[in-house]
Parts: sequence; C-alpha cells; structure tokens
Amino acid sequence: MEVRCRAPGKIILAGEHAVVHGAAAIAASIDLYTEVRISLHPSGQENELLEVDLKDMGLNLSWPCSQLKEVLGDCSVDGSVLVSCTSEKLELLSGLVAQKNIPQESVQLNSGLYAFLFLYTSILGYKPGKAVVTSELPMGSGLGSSASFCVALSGALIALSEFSLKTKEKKDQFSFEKNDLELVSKWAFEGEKIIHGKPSGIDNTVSTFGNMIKFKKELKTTNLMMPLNSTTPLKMLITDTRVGRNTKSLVSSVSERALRHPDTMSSVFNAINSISDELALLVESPAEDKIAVSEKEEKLMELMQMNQGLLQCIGVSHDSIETVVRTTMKEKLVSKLTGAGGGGCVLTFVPTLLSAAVTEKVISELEQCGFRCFMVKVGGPGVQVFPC
Ligand SMILES: Nc1ncnc2c1ncn2[C@@H]1O[C@H](COP(=O)(O)OP(=O)(O)OP(=O)(O)O)[C@@H](O)[C@H]1O
Ligand SMILES: C[C@@](O)(CCO)CC(=O)[O-]
Ligand SMILES: [Mg+2]
Repeated sequence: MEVRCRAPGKIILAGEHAVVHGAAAIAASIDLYTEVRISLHPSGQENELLEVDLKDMGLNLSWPCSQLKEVLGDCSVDGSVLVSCTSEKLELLSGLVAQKNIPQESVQLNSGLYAFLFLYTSILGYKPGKAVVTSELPMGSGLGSSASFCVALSGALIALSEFSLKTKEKKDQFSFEKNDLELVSKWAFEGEKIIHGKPSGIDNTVSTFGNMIKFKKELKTTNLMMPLNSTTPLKMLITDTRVGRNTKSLVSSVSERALRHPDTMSSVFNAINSISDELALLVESPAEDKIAVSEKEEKLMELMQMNQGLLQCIGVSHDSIETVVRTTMKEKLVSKLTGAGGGGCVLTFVPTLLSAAVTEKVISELEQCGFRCFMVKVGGPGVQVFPC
C-alpha cells in the first residue's frame, strides 16, 4: 500500500515568538509544499527495512526493522493515541541516526530524522516501508519547513495506519475528516517538539488546516484557532536572505531574554498581541472601493512595520533582514521577518496599486545583495492525501 501526502509551508503576518509566550499570532499557508510518499512492504520477509529517502538532500538511509525493535523496545502502536517523545527515547533515536555517519554539512537534518523515526514507529510500529521526501520550501528559513515535513509525514502515516480505515475513500481520492486533521496536527506537533524544543503549535496548525488563521496557545485549555476570511487578496514578496538559522536556538534566546527582563518582555509580547488582534480585524474588514482598499493596506503595512520593530527589540532580527527592510523602504514598502528570524526569509507587502516596474526594481536591488526573491500565493489548502 502506498500514499502520497503534501502539506504547505506558511508565513507569519504577525506574532512570531510572542505566540510562544501566549500572545496571539496570524499565519497563512503558502503555495509551497513538502511531500511525503510512503510505501509499505509486506511483513514477514527476511531483512525487513525502514528506509527514508530525503531526495532534495541526496540522503538515503535505512534501518533493519529488527534493530529498531531491539533498540526502541516493544511499543503498543495505535495512531489514535498520542505519545510524546521522552528524553530517554530521544537519546535512543539519536544513537540510531549517529550510526549513519551523516556528512557534517547535513547535520541539521538530524533532528528531522529523529522526528521521522519517532513518528513512523509511534504510528506504524516496525512495519517495513520506504518514505520518500521532497520539498519546495527552503529548509530552516522561516517558511515552516519543519512543520510541513512533520504534517505531511504524520498525514501519510495516519492515512496508512489501520486507524485510517476511517479515512473516507472517494473514488480515486482520500480526504481527511476534521477529527483526522486534528490528530495529524497533534502528531506533527510532537514532531515539531523534537525539532524546535518549544513550539507554540502555530506552524503545524496552519500547515494542517491551511488558509489564514489567528492562533493563541493556551496552557490549560485547547489552543485558540480561528480561521480568518481575508476580504482582499494579500500579495507578498518573499526575500530569502540565505542566512542560515535555526528556530530552536532563536526561540530559546527569546525565552532567556524574557527571564532576564520579565516585565519589559511581557510588555513587548502584549504589544505584539495587540498588533495581531488589530490585524485579524483588519483582514476581515470589508473594503468595497479603491480608497477603502488602500486605507486598509496602509494600516496593514503600519502594523507589519511595528511588529518588525518589536522583533528587532527582542533580538531576532539580523543585518540581512535590516538590509531588506531598508531596501524596500526606499520605495515606501514595508517588510518584516517571518518565522523565527535571525536570517531566513523576509515578507514584503505588495500593495494592489504598486506598479510592476517598481516591484521589478525592488527585486533587482534585493537580488544584487545576494538574496533570492519570489512571490507566493497566500492562504491555500492545508494537508492533502492522495492514493498512489
Ligand atoms: N524536507 C525535510 N526533510 C527532513 N528534515 C527536514 C525537512 N524540512 C525541515 N526539516 C527539519 O527541520 C529543520 C528546520 O526547521 P526550523 O524550524 O529550524 O526551520 P523552519 O521550519 O524552516 O523555519 P520556521 O520554524 O522559522 O518557520 C531542519 O534542520 C531539519 O531537521
Ligand atoms: C518563532 C515561532 O514563533 C514561529 C516559527 O515559525 C516559533 C513557534 O511559534 O513555534
Ligand atoms: Mg520550524
């Protein structure tokens, strides 16, 4: 049996980092996807293997299923029952990956491989199979590559698990029901915890459900997830500064700053929360004529600009990001980092009436700095599964 599952990356319009500390944030899916294709091999053969092929990285690894069982121990496999990866288990997973002598330039993949082994064995046990992963997202750049990987993987695994008999089969297409989507998002969150340390859950949520959402992490109750219906299309230019960074260390640097300056940082998080609240109301507000649209766009740009200022003040901007902000500002365009910052990708809002000539001029200047620019479609579908 074989399935193919794809999940989108995302942009964060407002609220990254603050969302980890309880503030609201606004995120939207983009039309760049990670795809995971899993084929299960028949059980009961000799030399059964679990294989993973990270196509874009040129990395193909496999483990004998018997070794996985010996190292990780018996597990009661039930995709419908969530489990978290303990620190002891993470150590065992890291031992399994370490044996593969992954080249130094690819060590950032280790945490993705721990998440892969954890999710596969927790949902499907030690069934022999092969997973092939491809992604259109730049990895570790703020567009949610880790979440789209975890969501596509969890989606494929849930669809394959016995539990997925519930997955509705429509002629030649599967579709997830709401409960399945929630389960996929929760498993992906467990994977994100392995990669990120302390994720808020916004990235796996938007990658699973798609569109645009307002998200707020709750400690005691279920997270708030509110779909937003944007009344005007949002055009975004993405600039990949190509400066590598890692979400886990940026999130922990903000938490350390919050420990050093609790009151000040809490005021900043509150200010970011207000930006997200205002932005959510703004995107849903009607704009019937050109004047209303441009007033709305002005306000949106001002909110993005204030958010960038606050991100800079909590220490997650970077010279390369500030270069994008200054370069686009020459044409009165507003930019802000998206995702964890520290390099990675920057969003520039493209107003409806901006001429193509100005857009091209800005892109050309950014590319002369060594950055890569591309437009994305904002607010498409979330996770989708297809039979092969
Ligand atoms: N296609 C993939 N295959 C394997 N591992 C992946 C893949 N995509 C992402 N990862 C894992 O996720 C890590 C990058 O995640 P990280 O959270 O740092 O960046 P991001 O998700 O792109 O950005 P952000 O979290 O700011 O949106 C990689 O180092 C790797 O371990
Ligand atoms: C930096 C962060 O706020 C967004 C990363 O896309 C981390 C998180 O919310 O998990
Ligand atoms: Mg991530």
